Amino acid sequence: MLELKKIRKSYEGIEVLKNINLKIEKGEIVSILGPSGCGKTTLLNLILGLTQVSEGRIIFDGEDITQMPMEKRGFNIVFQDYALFPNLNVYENIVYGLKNKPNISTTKEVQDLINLLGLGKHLTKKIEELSGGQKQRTALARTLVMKPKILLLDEPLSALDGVIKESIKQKIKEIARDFKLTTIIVTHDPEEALTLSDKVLIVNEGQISQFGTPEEIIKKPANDFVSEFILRQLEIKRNNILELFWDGNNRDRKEILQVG
Ligand SMILES: Nc1ncnc2c1ncn2[C@@H]1O[C@H](COP(=O)(O)OP(=O)(O)OP(=O)(O)O)[C@@H](O)[C@H]1O
Repeated sequence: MLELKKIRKSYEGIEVLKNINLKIEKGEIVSILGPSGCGKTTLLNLILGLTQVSEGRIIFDGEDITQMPMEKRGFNIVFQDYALFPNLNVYENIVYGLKNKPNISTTKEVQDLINLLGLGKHLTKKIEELSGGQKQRTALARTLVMKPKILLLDEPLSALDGVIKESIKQKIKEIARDFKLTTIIVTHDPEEALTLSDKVLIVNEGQISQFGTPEEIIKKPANDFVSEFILRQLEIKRNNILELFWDGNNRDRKEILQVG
């Protein structure tokens, strides 16, 4: 279990996270959702260990890891831009981290992940030859071979669309379930958060507005901010879908309806 206790973070005297208390169970998929600048990335970086808290404690499986450096925490992140090595092919990217820690995954485990993520046909390709979805799956494989204790994903679907987005969503769910891997995802898209996660953490101006299951958030929004943020964003999305629908572009229409 990951526990955040009374976490505060300030930059140059300005408090960007204010008294964050949170418990995330092993194997849960949790989305951190909120408007731009509310503190999502800061929270992710604090968990990862890339940034230090100003106050409060972070406890993982009973151990206080607040002061523990990032490399010792054993959490791992897939960045929004995937951060793949352009000079290495897909397979070399996937096994890159194993150079220094060769015993973490066996050859069979690497192969199983490649199969799970459907990358078998692409192993000798250069990164520039891959589609967005293939890059995302390569970045996921590269992270998962290191057997992270927690998987952190920064806007994992924002560069993808339609059917590809849906298939990556399914893969993330499958991985979290099969490996019982706690997965924390930053997103600004309510639809993504509500359809992908077991629980959604809604942050507004550095504070938790609500932490609950998608059903709780839709049926019992804790305050006006939650209901307005969720409804407004879903409404914008719905209007976009309707616009595309009326565009008469059948391909777009089909993809969107499948996703919906
Ligand atoms: N290194 C830093 N130094 C100073 N201020 C920072 C730093 N990093 C973040 N901030 C400030 O902290 C606040 C929260 O930023 P953060 O990146 O966590 O928000 P976010 O919710 O992830 O935003 P977005 O969705 O736009 O990425 C913002 O006001 C930002 O300007």
